[in-house]
Amino acid sequence: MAIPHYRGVHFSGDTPEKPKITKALLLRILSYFRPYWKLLIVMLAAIVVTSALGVVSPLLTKDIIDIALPNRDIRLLVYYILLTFGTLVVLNLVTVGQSYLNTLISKRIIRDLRSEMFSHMQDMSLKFFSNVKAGEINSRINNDIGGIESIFSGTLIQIVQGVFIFATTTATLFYTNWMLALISLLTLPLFLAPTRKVGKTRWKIAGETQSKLAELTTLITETLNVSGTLLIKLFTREKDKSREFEKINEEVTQLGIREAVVGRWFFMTLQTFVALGPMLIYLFGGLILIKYQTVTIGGIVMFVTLLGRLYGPVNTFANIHVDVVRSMALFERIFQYFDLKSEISEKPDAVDVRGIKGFIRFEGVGFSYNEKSAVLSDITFEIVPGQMAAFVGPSGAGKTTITYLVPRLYDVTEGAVLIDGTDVRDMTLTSLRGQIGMVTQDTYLFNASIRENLLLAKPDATEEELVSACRTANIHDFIAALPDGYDTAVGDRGIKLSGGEKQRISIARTLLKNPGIVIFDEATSSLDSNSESLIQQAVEPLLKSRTSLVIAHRLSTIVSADVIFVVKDGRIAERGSHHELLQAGGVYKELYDKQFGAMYEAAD
Ligand SMILES: Nc1ncnc2c1ncn2[C@@H]1O[C@H](COP(=O)(O)OP(=O)(O)OP(=O)(O)O)[C@@H](O)[C@H]1O
Repeated sequence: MAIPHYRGVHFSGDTPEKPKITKALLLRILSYFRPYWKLLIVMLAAIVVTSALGVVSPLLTKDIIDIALPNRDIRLLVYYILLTFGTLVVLNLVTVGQSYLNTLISKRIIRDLRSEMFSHMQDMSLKFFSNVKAGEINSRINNDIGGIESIFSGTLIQIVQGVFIFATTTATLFYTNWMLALISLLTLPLFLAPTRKVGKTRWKIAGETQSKLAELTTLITETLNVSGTLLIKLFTREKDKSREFEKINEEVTQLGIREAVVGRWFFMTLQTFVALGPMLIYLFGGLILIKYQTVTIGGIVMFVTLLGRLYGPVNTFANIHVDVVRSMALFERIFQYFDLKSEISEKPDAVDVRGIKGFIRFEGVGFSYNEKSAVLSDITFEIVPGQMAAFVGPSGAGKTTITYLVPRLYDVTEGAVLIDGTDVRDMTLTSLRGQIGMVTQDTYLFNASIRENLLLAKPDATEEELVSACRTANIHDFIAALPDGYDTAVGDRGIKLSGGEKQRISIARTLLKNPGIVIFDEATSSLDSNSESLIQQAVEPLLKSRTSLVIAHRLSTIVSADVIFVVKDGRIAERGSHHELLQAGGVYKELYDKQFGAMYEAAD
């Protein structure tokens, strides 16, 4: 079976290729507007109104110069001025509404994209998170989705607005004087010439900036947390990390400066042409006026004013080319993530299995994390309901991996894992995982209160249930003695608690969940005997009357197991009870002698 490879996906560090603007991509982007079509129509209407009203004021200026002033008509002059003022007031009011709608729509689309990304990421498998860099996802959600906000709030609206302004303005120009209108339009191609070159350069720099920003985010995420800081402090690597940060930070700054400078030259060129336009109008308009009298002075002034409006959209179109390409690249990066399929997916006809008995069967199971080497091969065993199975074996033998296959954190590459006779791949993920409790060695707690961490297992648990689970897990007295009791914040990853306390909270959490199957990874780190016996007492009721898979390191746990599976090199090397296995004198005996023999000799 081909294993999907996330490393194959282009992540931030990749050199950006210029994206292809395809119809499919555009349609996909536009689909995000669909829920807001009513607001869009209102906004479009507002754009039409503002574009049309925009030409009214220059037209009135023409009449002031050509009619009111030569006729010395003060009433008409005041009338035109009031009309101009009124038009501008309406225009500005509509513009405010338009920009409000614009912000509303774009912010909501960004919200939708972020939520979609978050829930999509939650569907991704452990394999995905094992392969992706810590800051990568952060960067996609913040930098990339944040980066496209401008295309929604600015670029797309500017395109639409530009089209309307261009249409209304050119129509007015041609209506007034076709010859002068033609001259005005002829100056426009001069704009577009430098655009392409600048666009390409800016695109390249923008791509580099985005990937450097992702590097920066990764560095921050990896370094500035409890584990990262601990590592850096212990190895006294603060200066190196600061230097690394400064280097990338400087690169980002340089890129930013380059991008801005490229833009500046570009704008300077545009500004020069903008200044050239009115001069040409005065020159040719003046010539037409002097020679043919087909244009009036007011007409020429109006042309100059309208030309400013015409350059506006052209300027926008010129920049849009750059912005659109940049945004398309961001969209591609976002959609690339949306298109990643989790290899652990539910079949459409998956069954909802409730109240499982807990009969577990591994049937010729093979598994590998990657194509290179198999971690598990030909694993076959059965655990009957209520039985406690201990998995023992050397480090790296594959014990943890076996337990991961039961709740489908990974899928087998060969064979099958069955619960009560049903392949786990045929069950709904909610019903499967809802009935399996896992207490790992390294307990992860969210940076929240103890209560919130416990409620993760059962959000509607009553106070009595919480206390009862914690009493059973031998942690209630400890929690109750804390100044804030159950509302005590545990810190990042539960840093404020000891390893033993965290594991007992994890046991209480699993007790609250009350699953049919329990997976317990006993701590390898040597806890003091008091802490160890507290855990021992806590875990007993959890394992009692449930089917359990225990990765066992302590002799007492191993001895009390109903069945022991000895895992070696990804295979079940031996199986049986403690005494049977000792008598067999194989791998188990060897392990026992090495791990516990010396301990007992020393104790004698
Ligand atoms: N996410 C992963 N990607 C690739 N290889 C992995 C991954 N997790 C574990 N492995 C490899 O799979 C093998 C089995 O690991 P596993 O954690 O199942 O061993 P274990 O018997 O539980 O060891 P220990 O007792 O030390 O925890 C090891 O060689 C390990 O390097």
